[in-house]
Amino acid sequence: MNQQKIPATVITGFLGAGKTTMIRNLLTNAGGKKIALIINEFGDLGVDGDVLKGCGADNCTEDDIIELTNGCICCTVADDFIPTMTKLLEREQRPDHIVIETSGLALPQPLVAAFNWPDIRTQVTVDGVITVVDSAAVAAGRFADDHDAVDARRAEDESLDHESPIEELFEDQLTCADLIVLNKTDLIDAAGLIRVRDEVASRTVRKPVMIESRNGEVSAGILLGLGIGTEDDVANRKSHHELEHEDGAPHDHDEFDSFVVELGPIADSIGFVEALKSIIAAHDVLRLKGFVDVSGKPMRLQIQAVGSRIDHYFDRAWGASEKRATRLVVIGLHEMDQDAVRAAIEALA
Ligand SMILES: Nc1nc2c(ncn2[C@@H]2O[C@H](COP(=O)(O)OP(=O)(O)OP(=O)(O)O)[C@@H](O)[C@H]2O)c(=O)[nH]1
Repeated sequence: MNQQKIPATVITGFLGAGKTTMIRNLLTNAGGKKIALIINEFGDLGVDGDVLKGCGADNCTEDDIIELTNGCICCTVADDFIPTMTKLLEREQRPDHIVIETSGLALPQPLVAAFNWPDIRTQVTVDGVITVVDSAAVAAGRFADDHDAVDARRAEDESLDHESPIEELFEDQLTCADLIVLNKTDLIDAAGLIRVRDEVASRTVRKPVMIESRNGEVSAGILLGLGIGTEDDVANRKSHHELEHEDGAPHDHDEFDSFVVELGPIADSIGFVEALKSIIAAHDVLRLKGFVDVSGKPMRLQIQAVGSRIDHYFDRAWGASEKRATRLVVIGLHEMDQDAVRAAIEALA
């Protein structure tokens, strides 16, 4: 095949760090580059795909946005990612650049390693791995776990071979980065930002470049065209899991759970959002997002909660043939009391 390899950028980062927001921005300032987007989300509600399809960029049409919904991309590489890439590469009109948004819970390492599969390696190269960081969450200590508590849990249950799953995942995503974007800098002050930089630097032995952003506003010229060829270096970026299980024991996401709550129309949207805030705090929900059918309003209300912070805005009108509904995806640690969270949300309708 006499074609240049297509560059592919992998965008990773913990739940709610701002990956979709950054990609939305990227699509609008990527110049004439035709971009194909592969999106993977944890939870059965395609919120990210919906948000990105709604941005109407000519260089990335709805057809160019592919959602992988069969679980976290790092665990479904062979069944999901490789066939998707193969199909994409068979298209008559090949993209200039491929952007892959991993789920917030994915380990980027297995995905990068997949670029060494024979059929893929000859046609595509990893331009770079970009890890988006929620600076406010780092500043609030979200990823710095109470090691005594973790040790106590491990003492009770010897089968626990992990440190805190959130902390570990955060480090794995940093370890794989070629570029780290410290996002949400609007939510912290200058001194906080210095501490965040120090903490992020201390979590990875490699020293990738760090840049700062608000609302994922980083120019396409910085994000695309890193030219790293990360697949050649994946052996130097092993995740905790790979280091602990050199024998290839399968990785899973048992520590996290997600479920969808469906409700009818909501009369008092402000009261609803306030009540969600209390439920999130009471049950330590990590991420909640979706759309609300507000009674009497022609527009759809989008909800985006990351930890205790909740954003909500009317994002677009409901379509004429679209079924109006309130649908929210909730993500938390496995020990989150799903039944209680579901019941509390359902009681709000
Ligand atoms: N204040 C502030 N909010 C931001 C910033 N970037 C993103 N957000 C908000 O953070 C929330 C989550 O952003 P997303 O872009 O959906 O995050 P994500 O990483 O794609 O989330 P998952 O795919 O669920 O892991 C949304 O409400 C965004 O509007 C920022 O720089 N500052």
